[in-house]
Amino acid sequence: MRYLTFALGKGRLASKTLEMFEKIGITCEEMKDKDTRKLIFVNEELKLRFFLAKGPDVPTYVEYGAADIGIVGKDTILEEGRNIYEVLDLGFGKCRMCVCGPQSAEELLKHHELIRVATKYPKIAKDYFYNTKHQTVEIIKLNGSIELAPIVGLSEVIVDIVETGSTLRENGLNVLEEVCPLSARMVVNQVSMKMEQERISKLIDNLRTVLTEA
Ligand SMILES: Nc1ncnc2c1ncn2[C@@H]1O[C@H](COP(=O)(O)OP(=O)(O)OP(=O)(O)O)[C@@H](O)[C@H]1O
Ligand SMILES: O=P(O)(O)OC[C@H]1O[C@H](OP(=O)(O)OP(=O)(O)O)[C@H](O)[C@@H]1O
Repeated sequence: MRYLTFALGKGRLASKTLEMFEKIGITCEEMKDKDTRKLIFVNEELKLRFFLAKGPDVPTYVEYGAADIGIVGKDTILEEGRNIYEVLDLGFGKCRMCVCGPQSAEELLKHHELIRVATKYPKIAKDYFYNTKHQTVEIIKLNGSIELAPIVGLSEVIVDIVETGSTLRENGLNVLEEVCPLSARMVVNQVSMKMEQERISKLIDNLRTVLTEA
């Protein structure tokens, strides 16, 4: 039997992902060691391999077949636009992609003004403003601390993830529009889905069962 390889996003989703796999009897003790610099972990018994990658790289590994399966946020799937199958909503890592800004920016949005939009997600922002809202905007790509942009006058609004809302609150910003709800998803390589159909379907079924129990 060949190894099935999983690409897991580092960061926020990692521990929940491991917890979920544990519930269906897939464990990888080595991976829980926070101090390790090791990148790839093997479960010999089940013929599984796991590696941790930067979130936005997960769909890339899966599209090219370097990983059969990936666990990643819906935001990353939308932004990367890779040829992969999204097979399961895992129900954790829930948050929302939103247009945010000071309350004063609400008018600018309403009147379709030519505003500047700062974001770590230029594709999602462009798709929302151009295809959903039919509003021409200038998109400015940033890499983090997006909430700074309207405060220092780089942009009128931002498109960013809102979870608890505390980052917005502490910076005097509001949700002005919701783009879409987000959560962690399981993605599968298109060839693997056919070649390893039996193992992958079983895995999806087992995950579905624990998700409905939760
Ligand atoms: N409050 C949140 N902020 C950001 N992402 C969140 C939040 N809550 C859940 N998520 C989900 O968790 C995924 C991973 O988030 P994480 O912060 O680890 O990655 P990132 O923001 O891309 O990484 P980095 O902070 O290293 O740039 C996101 O893609 C998103 O789907
Ligand atoms: O609604 P909240 O619970 O406050 O969470 C949302 C915040 O968390 C994320 O930032 P992150 O911590 O990843 O930092 P970054 O802005 O540097 O990417 C996101 O970009 C928001 O800023």
